[in-house]
Amino acid sequence: MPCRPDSSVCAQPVATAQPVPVVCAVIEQAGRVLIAQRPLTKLLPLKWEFPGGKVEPGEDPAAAIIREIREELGCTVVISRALTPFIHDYKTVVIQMIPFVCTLAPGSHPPHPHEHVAIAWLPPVELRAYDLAAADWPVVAALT
Ligand SMILES: Nc1nc2c([nH]c(=O)n2[C@@H]2O[C@H](COP(=O)(O)OP(=O)(O)OP(=O)(O)O)[C@@H](O)[C@H]2O)c(=O)[nH]1
Repeated sequence: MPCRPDSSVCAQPVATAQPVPVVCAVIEQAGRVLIAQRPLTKLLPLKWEFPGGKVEPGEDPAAAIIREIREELGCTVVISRALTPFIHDYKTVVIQMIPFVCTLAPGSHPPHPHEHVAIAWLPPVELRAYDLAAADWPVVAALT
């Protein structure tokens, strides 16, 4: 029902955008974790992040992280555990971060950045020195 022009209160439901589900992988190896630097041409240019990406419609998040890591780094990961998902509001977009702690699968190719500018393997305490995407700090907090 449309609002009356003289009504100060509109009872119409306000359409709120659903958060965009985004999976990311904390890949662990020998006490270090992998982060990757985003390309200049995408959102959050040159920010460091845990590799991953958007979950496709109908896709299981666990399948999504394995697909994204294969696409972005050319390697295969095995999920060790899921961290608690959370919402981050960038104002221009609201995302649901769905983090997984992973290891490289036995026999996997080593990770190689196909889309990122660079990758780095760091002890978790050193993550704080990097210019990470804002949504990644709760993930760092869950690790350290
Ligand atoms: N992959 C990933 N995305 C993150 C992280 N932190 C964070 O804020 N994001 C945001 O989540 C969204 C994921 O987008 P993306 O560009 O990586 O996704 P995608 O690989 O599916 O890209 P595409 O849409 O270009 O195909 C972006 O808005 C990105 O800035 C993170 O740690 N990993």
